[in-house]
Amino acid sequence: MPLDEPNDPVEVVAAALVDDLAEPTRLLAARRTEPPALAGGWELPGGKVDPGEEAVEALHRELREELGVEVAVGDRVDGPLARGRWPLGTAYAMTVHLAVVTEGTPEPIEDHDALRWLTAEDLYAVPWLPGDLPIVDALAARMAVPRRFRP
Ligand SMILES: Nc1nc2c([nH]c(=O)n2[C@H]2C[C@H](O)[C@@H](COP(=O)(O)OP(=O)(O)OP(=O)(O)O)O2)c(=O)[nH]1
Repeated sequence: MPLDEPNDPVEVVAAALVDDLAEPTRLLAARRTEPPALAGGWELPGGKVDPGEEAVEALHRELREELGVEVAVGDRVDGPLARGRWPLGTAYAMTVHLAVVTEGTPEPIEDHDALRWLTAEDLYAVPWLPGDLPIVDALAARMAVPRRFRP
């Protein structure tokens, strides 16, 4: 049994939107506007999975609503909970998938007031929500350093 499984958590799904699924060099971070306790914190776009909805289906819906984009969904970025989910405090469990935009340009339409494409070098330049930091660490390990910076 995976450790730290919250009791009957709220299921959340989010996208690690990147420029390239195989060799990501940029990650999209979004600044929350709500609720006041989380406003100003940066996160991966996504949201709660509705009852009866599959996580990937919810991800497409959330990205359409929040950013106005269609995406292709890639690998799940596995966390320590069952089914690769990540704990967010004690009440939420979040599934994270890599994804790339296939239609549209991300805009902060709903729930966010700023977006930033972060490179490996400035991945920690924004104040991520605390629960996202271990996820960002896992993503940092996947992000290719541009060739000019390789030894
Ligand atoms: N989407 C998202 N939520 C996150 C992240 N990190 C984190 O702690 N959270 C928290 C914030 C919220 O308490 C919860 C997700 O709820 P949400 O507010 O995004 O869900 P939603 O879009 O469906 O919104 P609503 O039903 O409350 O209107 O998870 C993250 O990276 N992405």
